[in-house]
Amino acid sequence: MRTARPLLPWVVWGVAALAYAVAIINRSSLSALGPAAQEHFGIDATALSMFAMIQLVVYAGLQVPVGVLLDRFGSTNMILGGGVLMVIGQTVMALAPDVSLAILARVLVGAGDACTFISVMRILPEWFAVRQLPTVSQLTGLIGQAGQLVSVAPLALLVSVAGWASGFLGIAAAGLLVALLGSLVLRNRPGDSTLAERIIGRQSRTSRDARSLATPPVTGVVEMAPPATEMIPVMKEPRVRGLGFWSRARRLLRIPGVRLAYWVHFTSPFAANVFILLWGTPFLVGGVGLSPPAASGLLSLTVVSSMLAGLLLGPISSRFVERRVWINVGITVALATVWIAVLLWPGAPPMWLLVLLLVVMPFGGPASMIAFEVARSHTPRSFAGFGTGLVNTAGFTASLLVILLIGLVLDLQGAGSPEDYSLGAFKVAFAVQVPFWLLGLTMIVIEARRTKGWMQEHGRRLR
Ligand SMILES: N[C@@H](Cc1c[nH]cn1)C(=O)NCC(=O)O
Repeated sequence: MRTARPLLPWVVWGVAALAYAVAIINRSSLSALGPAAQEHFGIDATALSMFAMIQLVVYAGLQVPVGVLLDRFGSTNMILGGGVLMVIGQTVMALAPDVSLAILARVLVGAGDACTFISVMRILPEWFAVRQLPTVSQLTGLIGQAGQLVSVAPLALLVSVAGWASGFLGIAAAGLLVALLGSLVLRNRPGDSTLAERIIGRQSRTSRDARSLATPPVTGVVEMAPPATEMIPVMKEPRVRGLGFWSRARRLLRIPGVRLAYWVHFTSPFAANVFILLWGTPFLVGGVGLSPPAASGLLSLTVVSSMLAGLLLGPISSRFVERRVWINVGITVALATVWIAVLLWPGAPPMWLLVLLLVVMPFGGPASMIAFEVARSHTPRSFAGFGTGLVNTAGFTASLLVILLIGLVLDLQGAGSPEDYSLGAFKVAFAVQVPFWLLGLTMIVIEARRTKGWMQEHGRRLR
């Protein structure tokens, strides 16, 4: 008799989410170590900010290629491959004698990181029911945010106590451990083998009996044991043959729902990314005039707020599937409105307005997860990795452009270095976000209308 294992989907998800948290730890491992990195490699602030930029460019640039590989090799291989790249990257970072090798290390970490998130998103629909997916996706994002907490204070402490090499070798060791765990637990879908099982050439009973939570439970029915699986020819999902990269991209982009997902991901998360990744502390300290501890206290609000948003938005977007895009739009309009109030406030914004900004702005990250739900509803299954990668490029491209433009506008005003920072210059610089919100919101309205028409024409209903 076959036994359903209702826990297995949660175990697979737990390990996949842990792999994503490790990717975030790797991604943000330099964020609290700026001064230590400058001292270790003897570099200035511009060279230090290059580390963050290179890693982001590699991450964003690899999303589509990784998506294509994901459709071909599956989530397990991509998550484990990404994990191994990050382990190598952090080992190189630990032992690098000079800055050029450290840059190579950041490229490897960015590449490994790029493989992780979309592969985790791709594995979820194989194990969970459609109704559960928004909540499980948001919980995944939330666990990733928790990874960010680990990489800030504890890593800085480890490096200050044990030294640079031990700190980074420690991250590499943690990554290796999670990769080993992943090779024992991760399966692309129910019935698939783990990497460890593929290596030894034997499938365990747990893998054979695995069920997705989307499969209705079998009650009161005794099932016959399945015939030996080695005797059954493996049925593969038909692949779309003869389609090269550009034809696939064209086919995908012809679907208005995929374009809608792209713009949803483009519009909501960049404000928080820009603030947390680079410009938040300079604005609060050099522009508003807060002390560094007050600024870091305010910045830590963003993590709490983002986690709270993840908890709220999962069930809400699952309950209101037809309205999920408008939930995202509402959040973007709210955070853009608070930002515009800060920019238009005469002089320094009051503390209550800054707190409001740092509570509302991080909702954009979890709100952008709605884009992956929209993409899943509209992307053909054999393009799922490609579609997820393409959509994930959007928010990161917007974030990169806004980071660069803010720096450029500060420079143009002669306020490009800490001694020249001023509130007025920052207000002008942060105003570059406004055209990005306007573009994104306009495209969402246009593509939402086209998607509605397309669905009526094709007789489709949202899932
Ligand atoms: N929008 C983020 C995820 C997120 C969830 N909660 C806050 N942020 C996203 O798209 N992430 C991709 C990644 O690789 O982290």
